[in-house]
Amino acid sequence: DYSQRGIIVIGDSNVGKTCLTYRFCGGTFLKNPEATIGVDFRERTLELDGESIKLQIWDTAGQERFRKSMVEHYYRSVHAVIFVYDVTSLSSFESVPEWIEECSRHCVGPLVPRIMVGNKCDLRDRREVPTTAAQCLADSYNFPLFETSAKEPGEKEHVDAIFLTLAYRLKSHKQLRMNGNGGGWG
Ligand SMILES: Nc1nc2c(ncn2[C@@H]2O[C@H](COP(=O)(O)OP(=O)(O)OP(=O)(O)O)[C@@H](O)[C@H]2O)c(=O)[nH]1
Repeated sequence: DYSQRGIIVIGDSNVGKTCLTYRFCGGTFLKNPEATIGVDFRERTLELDGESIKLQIWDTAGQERFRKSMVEHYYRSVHAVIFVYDVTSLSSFESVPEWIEECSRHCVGPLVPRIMVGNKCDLRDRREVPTTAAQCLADSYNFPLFETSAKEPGEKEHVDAIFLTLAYRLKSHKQLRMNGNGGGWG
């Protein structure tokens, strides 16, 4: 069923996965998020060229003790992955390769679209991760990179655009598959 697509959102605790997905699905900035336990579900239906696609977003716990085996189940049926880090936390950026590794360990196929998102860009004077370093890492994996803020109201359209990009990618995937091809990024 191509009208429903599952997107898993992963990354260290506190990078803003809940706030980003809430911004996209709920339209506002969630003021006091609690640490996610296991997986939280959000969804939003988009119209792409007159066709609707329901994005089911799986916001996962960043804290190891809250992940347990719950997250593993979702890796099996995922259609796209969003790796989130916090631009004010170098350690969250340095964890990205580990999250990518975890994805591979759970057999997420190479053709599943993946993107990298640096969040909290509104905290300009606390930035620890330069765009150039992030772009370099993203390029090495051939993932698109986006930098944004779940908090800044002016970034709302940009957050939408990030998910929209992924939705279009999933749609083109569908067309490629129907034509009998694979279809990764590029
Ligand atoms: N300044 C700023 N703060 C943010 C932004 N996004 C999230 N936060 C704050 O960062 C903290 C963590 O946000 P969450 O969305 O709960 O982070 P998470 O990645 O879901 O954390 P886990 O559930 O533990 O994995 C909260 O205090 C948010 O208010 C942002 O874009 N800018």
